[in-house]
Formats: sequence, C-alpha cells, structure tokens
Amino acid sequence: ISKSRGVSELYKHAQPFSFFLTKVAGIADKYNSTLALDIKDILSADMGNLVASCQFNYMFDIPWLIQQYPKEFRSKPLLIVHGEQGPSKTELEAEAIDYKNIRFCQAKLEMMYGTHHTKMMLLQYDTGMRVVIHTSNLIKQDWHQKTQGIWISPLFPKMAKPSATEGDSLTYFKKNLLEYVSAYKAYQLKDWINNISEHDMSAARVVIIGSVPGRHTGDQMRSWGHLKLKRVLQQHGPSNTAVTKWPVIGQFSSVGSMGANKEAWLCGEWLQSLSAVNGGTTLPSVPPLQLVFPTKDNVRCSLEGFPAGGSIPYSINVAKKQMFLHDFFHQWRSEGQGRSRAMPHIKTYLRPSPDSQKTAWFLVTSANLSKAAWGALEKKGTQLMIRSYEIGVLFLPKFFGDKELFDVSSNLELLKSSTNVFPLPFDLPLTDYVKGKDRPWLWDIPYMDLPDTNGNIWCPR
Ligand SMILES: CNc1ccc(C(=O)O)c(C(=O)O)c1
Repeated sequence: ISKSRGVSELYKHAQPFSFFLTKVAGIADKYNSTLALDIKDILSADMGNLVASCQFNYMFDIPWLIQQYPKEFRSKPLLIVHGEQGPSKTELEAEAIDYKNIRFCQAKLEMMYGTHHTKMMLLQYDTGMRVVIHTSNLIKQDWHQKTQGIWISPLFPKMAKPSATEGDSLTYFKKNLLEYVSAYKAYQLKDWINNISEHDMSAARVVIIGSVPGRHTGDQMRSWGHLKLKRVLQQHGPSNTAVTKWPVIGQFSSVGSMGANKEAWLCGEWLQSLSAVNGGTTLPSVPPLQLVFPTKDNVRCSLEGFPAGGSIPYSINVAKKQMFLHDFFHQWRSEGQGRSRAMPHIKTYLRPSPDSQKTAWFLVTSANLSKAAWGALEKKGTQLMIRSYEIGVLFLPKFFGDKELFDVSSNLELLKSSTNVFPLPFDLPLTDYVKGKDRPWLWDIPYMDLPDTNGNIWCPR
C-alpha cells in the first residue's frame, strides 16, 4: 500500500491557503490523503522540533492530548488555556497532576453564558514558531469522524529583537494575535505574548477575526466579532458590483437564541456585517442568507449515528422560539470531500457566486451562529456585547495574488489537479431540507422511529 505521504509534503500541497480538514475514519483513503490532517500530523516532528506549546480550547482530555504529541515532545512545557471554573477547573487540573510540564491558564468568563470556545495552538520550535487555528476540541471523538477545519501558519522565524510592530504582515496578523492574547490579561500568557513579539509573522496572509468577552465601545467595537469582520470587508472586501445578489452562507454546529424574528439580530445586524463590501457602500437591501445545519436524518445516517448529535447542541427550547430561522436551513452535504456522513463541527462563512464557482471571501472560525460569539449591539449601537472567546481566520483574495475572487470547489479530484482553487468543506449549491420531512437536528428530544447507523435510537436525558 502507498505509504501515507509525509506531513511536510501534505503541508506543501495545501499552500497557499494552508486550510485542511481533519482525517475521518471509515471513508475512502483518497479523502484523507490530501488536504486532510490528524492532530498527530500537526504535532509531528515533520512540522518542527517542538520546544514548548500552548493549547487554547474548550474541552480537554489531558492523557489523550499528551499521547498525540510524538513521545520526544511529551515532556515539553505545555500551557492549557481553558474556561473552566470551580469544581470543573479543579477536575481539569487534577487530570494533569502527573504531568509536571503542564501549566494552566483560566480565561476570565465574567459574562453569563460565555464560553472559552477558541481553538488555537501556539507551537514554539527551535527554529521558529507556528500558529494553528482550528475547530476541534482536544478529545478523541472530535478528531475521529467529524468534519473539522484547520489553518496552519507558515513557520514564523525568530527576529533579532522582539517588537510588537516589526515583523507584521499586510493583514496585521501579528498585531491582531497580540491584541487577542493580551485581552486575556492573564499573567500565565506573558511569556507567550513575548514569544509572539519575537517572531517575524510577515508571511501570514489571513486576517484574524476574534471575539473576547466584554461590552466593547469606541475603537474596541470594531476590533472584535461581527464588527471586525464588517470593517475588514469594507477595507479589503469585494466591490459592491462584483457581489450584487450573491448570498451569504453561514455553516455552524450550534445555534443561539436569535430573538423573535429575523430583523431582531440575524438580518438586522449580523447579516449587515457579513454582507459588507469595499468602500462600505452596502445598499440598504441585504443579500440572500443561506444557512447550513444538519437535519435529524443527516445525524441519524452519519458515521457516528445519533451520538454525533451530542456535539450539535441545538435545544428544543431555543428552536421553538425561532421557527423563522429554520426556513434558511440547508442540509449538510459533502460528497466532493467524502464527508456527507462526517457531521460538521467546523464553522464556516462565505460569500459565494450564484453559479457556485467563486467566493468573495471565506472564514473558518470557532464561532457558531450566536450573539454570544459574534456580539450584539447595545445602547443604540454604541457598544458591542460579546460573551465568549472565539477565533477564526478570514481568507481574502487580494492577499493571495492580485485578484478579487477565489475559485472554489469541494471536489477533491478537481482540487488535487489544480493549484489555486479554494477547498470548500461542503458542496455548493446547497441542498434544501425536504419539505414536510426534514427537521433541524435537536439534541434534547427523543428519536425512536428509525434506527441510526449503529441500529440505535436516541433517548436523551
Ligand atoms: C456550550 N458549549 C459549547 C457549545 C457549542 C460548541 C461547538 O463548537 O459547537 C462547543 C465546542 O465544541 O467548543 C461548546
């Protein structure tokens, strides 16, 4: 059998976008042999000789995580950045009692219902530093049979002397990363902040879109959440004429409370930001909105069966108050990537052409469709209230060669044979819910009429 290609070869083939999906167990090899990585690949010595690492995430299985590092790296200093409080913080720290190389940093969560959702790795090597921004929890099941996204930075070389401004990219990657990590105001992150400032990140081509909890006003308002994305699209996005009538697609694995109607936040605020264009001349009319969220049957027939729905936390109590939202929903379908049965835990947003051949931009992020993640305007639009920590990377054509649009495809055969086509995680055009049959997956109600892939029914609680 063909030896699986070395990581550095896989990495090279994925340039310049450096956007990967996670490997999926139980699908044809060809869907895992290009543009797909496992956590062991990311942490492998092929990517660099690790000296220390920092793992930002929501869920951790510490013993499992350590096992994902090559054995020669398992005793290197590891800082875990999490959002646990009280007993669950104690429990998390207890899991690491035997690992004297592990330290913890608790991210402050002073806003009710906020979560530390950000999934990011800072990898310090002897030759430089790499940043990985992704969507998987640090538990085995998140890397087994789901569709997850990964962006891996170039190897950032060390500079002669540290600087917060020297060694930045055209996309202000270094400045934005320093702002994000500094926003934790945590002394445990001091060394990593210094580390970041010591590296030349000028090769970074993506724009960081982050969220930190707080009631952001003044200049801080446009530094986070959907107002950051709006500002970046107004500065570097497509021209109005290029994207007239092009839809905005949102794809996510959890849904917050949207309020009583689409004008409240979804179309009245959030969609206004995602449909921003160069020069900011968004016409009062907003473009079509299309959302991707798995149906009950997408989950039932998935590789994991109903248990996949344990990571798709949409509750009936939230859903029943916003039935209007479900009219925007489309099925999860990823035939091109062989992942129609690998349920999405990835979150992506894009502005595709009606013929599905192009997109004006693409965002992969930890942020689900919720006010908590993206922010909600308050006090007559003078402050943006965000509850959670989130981070994502925005791909804009102008930073990947002098062009206004990306060619896109989810067809792996086509992706393998071309160089500059952006790899989509799911198929376009989208697939409608079947009228009168399909319902959005809800995780807290029973399904006993038809068996899942493993012959089981779903009885939550
Ligand atoms: C309340 N906690 C979570 C809700 C949703 C998600 C998701 O990503 O869909 C996650 C996570 O997996 O980080 C946590």
